Amino acid sequence: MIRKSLNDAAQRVRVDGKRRHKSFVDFVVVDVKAGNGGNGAVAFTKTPTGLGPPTLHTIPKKIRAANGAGGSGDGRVGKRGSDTIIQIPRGTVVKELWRSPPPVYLDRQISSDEETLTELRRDRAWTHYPGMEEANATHPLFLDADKELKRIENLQYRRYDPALEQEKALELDVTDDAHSHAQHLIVKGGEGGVGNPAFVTHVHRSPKFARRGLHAEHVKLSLELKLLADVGLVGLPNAGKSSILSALTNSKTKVANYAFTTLKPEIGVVDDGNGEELSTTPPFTILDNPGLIAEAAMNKGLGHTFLRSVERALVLVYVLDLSSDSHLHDLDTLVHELNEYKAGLAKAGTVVVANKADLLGGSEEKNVEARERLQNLTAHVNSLISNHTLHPSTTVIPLSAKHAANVSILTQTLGDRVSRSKQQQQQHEQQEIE
Ligand SMILES: Nc1nc2c(ncn2[C@@H]2O[C@H](COP(=O)(O)OP(=O)(O)OP(=O)(O)O)[C@@H](O)[C@H]2O)c(=O)[nH]1
Ligand SMILES: [Mg+2]
Repeated sequence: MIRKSLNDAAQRVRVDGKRRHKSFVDFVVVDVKAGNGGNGAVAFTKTPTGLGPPTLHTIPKKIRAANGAGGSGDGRVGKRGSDTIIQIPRGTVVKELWRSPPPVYLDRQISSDEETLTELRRDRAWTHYPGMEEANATHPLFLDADKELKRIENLQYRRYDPALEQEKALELDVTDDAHSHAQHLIVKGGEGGVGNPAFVTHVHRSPKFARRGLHAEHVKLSLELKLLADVGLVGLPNAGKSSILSALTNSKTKVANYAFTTLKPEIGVVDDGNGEELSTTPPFTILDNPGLIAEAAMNKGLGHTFLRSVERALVLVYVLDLSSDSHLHDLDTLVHELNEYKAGLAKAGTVVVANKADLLGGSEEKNVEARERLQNLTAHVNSLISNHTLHPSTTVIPLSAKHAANVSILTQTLGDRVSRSKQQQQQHEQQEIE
């Protein structure tokens, strides 16, 4: 009996583990098609916040807007296709991988002869009353309507053809809370067909032709979820980033772990008062990253994978190993890599942590060396500030993550920076609304 319940529990843990693993998806490719001939469009909107950790696992791989319905006699217009709206989580970046060519583009791949193109277009787009096709082909009313269609298709061609004024590939970054209700049109529905009554004029009371619905857009998109944390730690491997995360989030604080098979980023919540009144700074999230190495911006090692998340942090922290002889050079490497990845990104770092300071203690001689190193580091940081590489508010904080020394100063500083940054963001958004 006991064994059975233990087995059941073990089974539950395994199933839960799988489920949890499955429910976190940070990259998907989706196929999106608008409705044919009746305007059904597809739009993306942001998932309301507060619905648990973001994941893309609920996004369908195939998204289809409803097709419109055909019109009928007595001048009745066909039913409009309904729009499809998909919610995607905050932090999602949408990129277009492929877009379907408009039919006119495919026609021109077959032939460049105007007569053939006209024939292809007319076969594709027009329906004629039985036996009227030949007569229509010379009828001024039909010729005018066909000319207008040709004009529309030429525009579609220009927008699609890379050699001409091709439309920019779709790219969407759903980060902003301010635009939480905004909808982003992904694919437009094909314009509905046009029945013959639409072509009636005073002279021609009964046109003998109708236009079919126009081509609906079809795209393949990648959806990628970037991790969003208030603070991002950057440093060379072994500098002590994970130790800092655990020192900041361990004893007095809650830690939220999200384990992934590919990236294994860790997000912790720093909450120095456990959410109670003692707390001097509001809680904030901190992201531990893999080590950054020279040429990471060239996508070496884990290169871009985590720099994408680093890009999102409100405050960046440079973590240096002060006991290493190369710590000044290490800072230059980090700054260089961040700027290589995205110009100006290094300026988002406003705190330089001189970690492992404990290794430079214990004797008077070592204390002197520690002070010297700190002075030199501060001077180096100041020179990077004066040549506009680092933010003017950048400060150096000596720390021992291992022995939890100076941790409260770091927590306080980061809390202040995050609050300030959030305030600035709010002001900015307020200004945008006004
Ligand atoms: N003496 C001392 N050792 C430290 C300190 N912080 C970290 N270490 C040690 O340095 C080593 C690397 O620490 P981690 O926190 O794993 O470093 P990391 O930057 O996360 O390393 P990667 O994940 O490889 O990039 C470990 O052995 C830590 O115990 C410190 O303040 N003092
Ligand atoms: Mg680590």
